Amino acid sequence: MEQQQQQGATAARRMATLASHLRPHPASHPQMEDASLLTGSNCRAKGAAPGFKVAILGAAGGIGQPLALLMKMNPLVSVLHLYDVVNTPGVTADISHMNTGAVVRGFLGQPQLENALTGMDLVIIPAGVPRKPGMARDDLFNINAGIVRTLCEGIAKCCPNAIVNVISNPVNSTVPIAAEVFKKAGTYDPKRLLGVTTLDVVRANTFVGEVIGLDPREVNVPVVGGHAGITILPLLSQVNPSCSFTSEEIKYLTSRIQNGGTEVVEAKAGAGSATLSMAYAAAKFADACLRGLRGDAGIVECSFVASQVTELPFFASKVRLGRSGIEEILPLGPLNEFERAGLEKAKKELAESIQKGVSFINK
Ligand SMILES: NC(=O)C1=CN([C@@H]2O[C@H](COP(=O)(O)OP(=O)(O)OC[C@H]3O[C@@H](n4cnc5c(N)ncnc54)[C@H](O)[C@@H]3O)[C@@H](O)[C@H]2O)C=CC1
Ligand SMILES: O=C([O-])CC(=O)C(=O)O
Repeated sequence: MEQQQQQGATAARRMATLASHLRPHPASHPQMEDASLLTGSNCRAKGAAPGFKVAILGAAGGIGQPLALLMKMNPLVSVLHLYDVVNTPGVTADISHMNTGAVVRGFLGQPQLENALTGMDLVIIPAGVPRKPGMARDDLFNINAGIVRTLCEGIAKCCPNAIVNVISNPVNSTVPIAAEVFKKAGTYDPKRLLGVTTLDVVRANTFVGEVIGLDPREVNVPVVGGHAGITILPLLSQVNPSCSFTSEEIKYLTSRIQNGGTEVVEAKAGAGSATLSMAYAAAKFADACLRGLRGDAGIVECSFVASQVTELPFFASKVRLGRSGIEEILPLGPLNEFERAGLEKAKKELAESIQKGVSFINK
């Protein structure tokens, strides 16, 4: 009888201890930064397994949330930091319950930015406002330029050697902004700054696959230039596997690829722009960057980067990724007359967008 009472009391004590460890952290709780419940003193977890440390800035947003989910599923990621100015406690608690390897930690608001960034190998930036119908990506400049500047100042201070993937629009200006911030801080390495244009390639592969009747996973379309309207230049003459198109098909495909973002903005009718396909594209690109860091050979992706492929200081083209980020920028290859004309138009608009970004930091 006495033994039974003692066992009961011990069980009750264990339950109380367990409950205290499992109590959810309130949003303002300082432990939110340490959101993994498995780090309490009674836990046996020894910390993160080997792998890369990745931060997502803007992690509670339309892109940020599904991107966080996909990065939590990536076996190359050992630590995943989720930073936003709102809602990270909920997103972090939710994602952290997935039984995949990465340890997830949440960070809320500017005072926690430095802790979010310290020690990161890769920082992905989808922070900022999205388009509504009738807007161009450049209309986002006034708000997003300042957001990207602040976040990049944090990167320069806390993880200057990290690879940086910029998603926030207008990419044609936000990548030059990031470069200027890093230059001012003395940390700029053009090999580690990459504008994410993967969604243009993802769309191009899908639409071309539909037209030629191939599984889109077997199609690879290089998309060069930039990430807005006519600066998005699909090279349909260089599609792999090699194929030919009628002039109607070329016009249809070029226009659909260039306006893919607007197609989604209009379909969402005021509720934002592409988020799910973008998260897929960003996760695919981040995975390529991580495989490069790991030392895998032959990883080639299109990206908007500092470049000498044209006379412009930045340009999207195929880049080979490796241990130091960008290891090689591949040449454009032979363009047909239609593509050469498109390139000239794209360069004019791109030059203005790049200059706008540079001037924003050096005004
Ligand atoms: N590169 C590309 O191919 C694409 C780029 N985008 C761009 O990505 C950006 C984000 O889009 P969505 O996720 O749909 O927008 P969203 O509004 O759903 O999410 C943005 C998130 O950023 C956060 N945020 C705002 N200021 C911040 C700051 N200072 N620090 C950290 N986080 C901050 C917001 O709180 C929000 O959670 C937009 O600029 C959009 O145009 C969108 C699709 C494709
Ligand atoms: O169109 C937008 O505003 C978002 C974006 O960059 C895209 O979907 O390509």
